[in-house]
Amino acid sequence: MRTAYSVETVRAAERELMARLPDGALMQRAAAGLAAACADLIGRVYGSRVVLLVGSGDNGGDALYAGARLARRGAAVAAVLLAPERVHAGGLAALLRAGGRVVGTGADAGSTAGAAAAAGVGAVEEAILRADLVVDGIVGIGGKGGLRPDAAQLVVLVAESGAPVVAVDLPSGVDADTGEVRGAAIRADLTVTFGTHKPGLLIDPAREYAGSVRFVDIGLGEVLPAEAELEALQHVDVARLLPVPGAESDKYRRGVVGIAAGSARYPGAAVLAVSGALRGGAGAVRYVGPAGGAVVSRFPETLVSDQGPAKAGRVQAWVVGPGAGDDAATVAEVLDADVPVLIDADGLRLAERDVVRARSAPTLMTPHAGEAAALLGVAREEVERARLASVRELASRYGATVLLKGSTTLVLDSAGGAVRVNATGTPWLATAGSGDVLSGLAGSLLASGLSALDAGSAAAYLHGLAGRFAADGAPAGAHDVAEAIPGAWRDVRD
Ligand SMILES: NC(=O)C1=CN([C@@H]2O[C@H](COP(=O)(O)OP(=O)(O)OC[C@H]3O[C@@H](n4cnc5c(N)ncnc54)[C@H](O)[C@@H]3O)[C@@H](O)[C@H]2O)[C@@H](O)CC1
Ligand SMILES: Nc1ncnc2c1ncn2[C@@H]1O[C@H](COP(=O)(O)OP(=O)(O)O)[C@@H](O)[C@H]1O
Ligand SMILES: [K+]
Repeated sequence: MRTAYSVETVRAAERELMARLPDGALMQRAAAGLAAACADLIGRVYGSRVVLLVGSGDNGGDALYAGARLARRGAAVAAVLLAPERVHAGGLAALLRAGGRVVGTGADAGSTAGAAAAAGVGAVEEAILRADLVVDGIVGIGGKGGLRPDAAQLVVLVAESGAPVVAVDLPSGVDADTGEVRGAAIRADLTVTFGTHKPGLLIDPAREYAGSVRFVDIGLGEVLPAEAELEALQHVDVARLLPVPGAESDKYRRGVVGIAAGSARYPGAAVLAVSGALRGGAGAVRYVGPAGGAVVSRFPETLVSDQGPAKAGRVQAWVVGPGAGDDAATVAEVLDADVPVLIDADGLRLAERDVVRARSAPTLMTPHAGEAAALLGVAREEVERARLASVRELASRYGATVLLKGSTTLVLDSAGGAVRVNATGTPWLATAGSGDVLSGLAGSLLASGLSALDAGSAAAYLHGLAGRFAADGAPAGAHDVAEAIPGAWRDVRD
């Protein structure tokens, strides 16, 4: 399991650890890891031109000490100081001792203040445009709000230069706790993060700014609390969750999943939800709705009923909503069942909030950003900008487990706890019907006995992986994703 901790938690852990260690030890660990990562990225350190963007906090200190290490290995290192009067003094001294220099600030004694400033800006621009590597030490976990104008200007220059960028701890300008980005932010090729991942490194839009992320262990693990703010499952975690039939299993014991989906207008949604459900571990799939003909002709193993959900026969979990159109009665009937229910697509619009809240069996809601926005009464962009806040708000309003889909998929249990973030997806999954496959798959895992949180996060994991396998660099349809699920399942179990 990969975990991420909030700034507040990291600060507390750092205080505890620092109290046991000599002064500056943590920063030296961070700087050593950072310098090594920079060296790996540029390949040849000797003779390379490295520019450090140095803010007034410890993030700048990390950059300066790492710069000193690179300078000792023969790099030409220039530091741009955003606030020379508040720069990390020890870091700056180390850089200067190692042969590094400062560009841009306090330039050219003797000239007028205006000319000096102009000369400074010119020198900074030139250094950044000619750099082989830019190290972003503007702000780390101490960043507050959007970047200030002088820092934002540097962001523009760095983007123009096209030089590879290594961000120290976090790309400056992104919110460490939420993954939100307000205004200008550094786009890094690599982010070297210390002690633990921060939520922002795993959640879009910030995740995209981070590039690849390299973790440097500074010993924080031993003082971090057991429960993280965010967790990302890995193969081993998902393998432990997946149901495996035993000698005594039969189709009923493995669980029966009911799919109440599709309409005359959208029969395909029913077929796709069933295609996911058949690959999700339940022993049988029951279909209820007007698309029975289409479902059986594609998947003859489906148990089809033309009665409503209440009369369809026993199931261990329901999926309701994909392609359901305006059939509110079916949604209400499913919500009345005393088994776990997954609500997706049209079902999210049709489900009464008070009814969902009052359910005693688990409920898993699986909106995409547009559906989440409609439920919350905000614009879609607002959800995409603030995914973590959105998933929390939805779970609390509905008293349900919520899986928020999109470029970052987040799952939060109705009872709270760590938010699960799925890292396996691919933008190729943004294809019509792929959400229907996911809801069938998650419903099937629910029926086989997983909790709503585990079913949702294991399904997102397998679905993301299946999307990768199906697409493999070329467009794939939702049915291809469903067909790739068994391969993803095997990959996880192996
Ligand atoms: N505390 C520790 O034990 C360790 C901290 N480390 C580094 O220290 C960083 C945190 O250092 P700090 O707490 O000094 O904070 P930062 O260096 O992240 O930022 C604080 C400084 O940035 C300025 N600032 C804040 N918001 C800004 C904005 N929007 N635009 C421009 N400037 C802004 C503030 O004036 C403040 O001086 C970590 O991210 C990490 O890089 C590492 O050295 C590892 C050890
Ligand atoms: N940019 C993206 N990167 C990764 N996964 C994505 C992206 N966009 C969408 N997805 C995934 O694709 C699926 C789309 O589901 P959904 O929006 O419900 O589609 P539909 O309604 O057509 O079935 C979800 O699992 C979602 O997480
Ligand atoms: K930074």
